[in-house]
Amino acid sequence: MRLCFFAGLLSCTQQSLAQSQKDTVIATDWPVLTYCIDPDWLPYEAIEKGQHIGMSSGYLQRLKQRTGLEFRLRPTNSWSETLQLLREGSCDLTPMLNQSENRQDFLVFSDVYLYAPNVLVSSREEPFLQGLEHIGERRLAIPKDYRLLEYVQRHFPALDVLEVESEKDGLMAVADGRAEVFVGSLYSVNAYVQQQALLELKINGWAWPQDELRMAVIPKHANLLPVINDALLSLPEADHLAIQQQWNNVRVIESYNYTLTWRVALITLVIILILVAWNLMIRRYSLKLETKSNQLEALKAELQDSNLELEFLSNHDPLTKLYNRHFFNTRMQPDNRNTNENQHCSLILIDIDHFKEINDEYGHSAGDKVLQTLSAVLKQCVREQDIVARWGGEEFVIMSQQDCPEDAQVLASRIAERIRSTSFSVAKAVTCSFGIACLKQQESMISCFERADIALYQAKAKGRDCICISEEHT
Ligand SMILES: Nc1nc2c(ncn2[C@@H]2O[C@H](COP(=O)(O)OP(=O)(O)OP(=O)(O)O)[C@@H](O)[C@H]2O)c(=O)[nH]1
Repeated sequence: MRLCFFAGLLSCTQQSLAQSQKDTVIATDWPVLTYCIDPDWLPYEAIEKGQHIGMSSGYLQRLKQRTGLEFRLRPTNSWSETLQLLREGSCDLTPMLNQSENRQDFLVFSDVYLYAPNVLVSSREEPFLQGLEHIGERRLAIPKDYRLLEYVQRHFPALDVLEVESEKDGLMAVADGRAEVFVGSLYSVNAYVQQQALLELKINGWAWPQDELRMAVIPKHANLLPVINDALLSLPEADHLAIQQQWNNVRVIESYNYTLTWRVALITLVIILILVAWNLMIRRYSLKLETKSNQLEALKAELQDSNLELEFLSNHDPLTKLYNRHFFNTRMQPDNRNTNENQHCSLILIDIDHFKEINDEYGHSAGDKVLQTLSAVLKQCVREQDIVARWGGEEFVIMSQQDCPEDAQVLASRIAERIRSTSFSVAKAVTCSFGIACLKQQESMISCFERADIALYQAKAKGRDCICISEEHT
């Protein structure tokens, strides 16, 4: 959004003010003139820290240089007070004002030396108005004792007018809603709007009449007017420009409405915050999921280990780590055996001799150690494809695929020999009895096992520490 104040140069020279370049006679016997000004009407004139500032100060300075006239400021607090002093004759001159019928009663005026446009000012929401005649019902703020007030009262008596103390007060009235429109000089309006940052206001249109500024003296000094006119009219263009440039700071104000930016920034920020929160939430859930998944993986691994352990325990004897009876029974089932396994299959039953005495003499744990050592011996003696199992107590069984009964007998003899040469944890000699049976064609494993058992029984009967082979083999 832009609030623009456009202005060209002050139109002080709209008329040929400077036709006369003749030198003004400087006299030294002029009286010192007391002058009053509008104390708050920049850039035209104002009082700051007791000093006269603004364009009229520049013109008075040049007037002094060109005429020798001496001026002394009499400070006032308002334009009304200034007019009152002039009316009373307590003040001799005012350097910048419009001529009006009322003022002609107590002042005499110089020629116009400065022209300036007047403008209407309203809030930004008001539509553009093409002059005072289009103000309609709107309340119009005008400074007290301004010529514009006289003009409006005469030409637009129906208008709803709010008299204000100064132009600044008039602008504030529009800003705070006491009035809808203000009329005043473009340059001072611009100065106040910039000074007060009244960016919600806009120049709404031109207002006729424009300011035609003159110097005025009280009637008793009317004789000075020719001198003043000569000096002002002969003022070079460069002097006018210098004064205007010094005080008339008309420029384009660009104001960006940051509301939209803030809203967009706020919405963006909210979206970013939501995304960040969403992201954090997702990350937190993914972390939780990851943790749960890791826990599940660990549980799964534990379960697999447990399953393996269970599987091992279900198939193995915990003391000797050999296959157990259950596993051996399963392997003896016909469904679990192929035809090759049935050829040349032999069963060797092994039973420790007088194991009860070992237990009795050396204790149960010593007996356990004997069982473990014997199991190791059996494992070392068989081939990889043979199956060694603990059948129960101190009894073991080997299922072996080799020529039977020759190779089975060789295996049993080798085991017996190895047992003899093994040192067990007990002082007593450990020996075993062996019963061998070779699987016959069409014979069931159970039947073969029973024959091996009978052979073992025979070995025990023969005095132990020997090998017996079931004779019922082909
Ligand atoms: N230490 C130990 N002893 C066991 C185990 N299982 C069975 N036994 C014992 O093994 C012994 C078997 O004794 P018997 O059946 O009389 O056989 P034996 O003393 O070996 O006599 P023969 O077989 O006739 O030579 C019993 O005393 C059982 O308590 C075991 O796991 N550990």
